[in-house]
Amino acid sequence: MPSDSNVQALDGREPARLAALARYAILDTPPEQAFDDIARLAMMVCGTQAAAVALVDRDRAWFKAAIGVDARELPRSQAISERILRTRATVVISEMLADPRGAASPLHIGERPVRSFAGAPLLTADDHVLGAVCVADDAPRTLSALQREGLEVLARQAMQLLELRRYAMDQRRQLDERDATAQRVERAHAELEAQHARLLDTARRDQLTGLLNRNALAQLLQDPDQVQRLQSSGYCLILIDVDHFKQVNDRHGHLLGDRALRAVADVVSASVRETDVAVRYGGEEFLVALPRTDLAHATEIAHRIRERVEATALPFVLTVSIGVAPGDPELDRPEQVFDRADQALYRAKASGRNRVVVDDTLRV
Ligand SMILES: Nc1nc2c(ncn2[C@@H]2O[C@H](COP(=O)(O)OP(=O)(O)OP(=O)(O)O)[C@@H](O)[C@H]2O)c(=O)[nH]1
Repeated sequence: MPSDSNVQALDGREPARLAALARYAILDTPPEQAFDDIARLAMMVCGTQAAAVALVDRDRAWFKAAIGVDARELPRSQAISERILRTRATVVISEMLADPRGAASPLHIGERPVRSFAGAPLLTADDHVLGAVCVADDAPRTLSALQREGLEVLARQAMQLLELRRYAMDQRRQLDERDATAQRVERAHAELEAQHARLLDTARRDQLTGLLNRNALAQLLQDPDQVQRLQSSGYCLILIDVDHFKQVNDRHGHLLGDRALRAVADVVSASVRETDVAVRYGGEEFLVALPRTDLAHATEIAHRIRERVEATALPFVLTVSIGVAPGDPELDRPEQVFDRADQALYRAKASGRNRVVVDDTLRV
């Protein structure tokens, strides 16, 4: 059963008042100097022994600041500030013993019960009473007009403090939300970039072998920086063509043919450096560009590729023919180097396959 005073407080506006109080998020927060100062000033202004800044919750009056009294909260049924909620005005009780409701207050100042009380309402802009700035004494006393006005000024100041505190909290929350949103946007952006990079990479890669495809090579050759990087300090091109691959397909089937192509691509990848560019150039044809590499070294790599392909564990022997050509950015255009590597490859095919032929064209 709600108490008598609660019944009176539980009027139509009570849910809205409690909602207003909740918006300040003040209940059960630790003491704060600014509210302690208000209580101390109230005590000084009114010349009393005790003071409090009280907020009236659903079932209790809770003290944000309390000086000189022995409790941090009271059941709402026993709180004098309850009366301020109903009157919405300053309440002064000069002698509690002469006041039936006040006499029930369990508050003590030291050993002695509270005998006099005054409280000014904490009034919100939308006219809700959240609680009161109160003073109390263990002797009967009344307030002068000036003291009463001082208490009311302090109640307005306490309300300002509550507003400022709420504003600061709102600002903090908005900042936190903004930070969280910025982080979400950043994460989404990074994910999009990663997706974009994955898509680009997929578009640049040959599906079967994972090597760069011919489109990627064409793009690369349109990028002056990349061309510059590939050509700098001399480079070599290696062209690799699988021998009698039509027969492989015809005899062993297309699936095994695919497996053979993947095996060649794996050998090529494993034989070159990260900085080299390995491309599946045609169906069973591969191109490797080796920047900063002399012909002797490129030829060595070509032989290694040829040997490793031949040694690959497949149900048949797989071989490749290879043409190697050096490029000098001062003397050759890239197409010329390619042509010479192609000629060398042609000679490797024509002279029996499964071999490396090095371009020996004299350049002037
Ligand atoms: N399994 C498979 N076969 C392919 C693929 N791309 C091209 N080929 C086959 O590769 C074969 C190439 O045959 P050719 O160009 O006649 O050359 P070759 O049989 O290797 O003969 P030489 O190059 O003269 O030694 C064709 O049968 C194509 O169908 C592929 O992705 N998978």
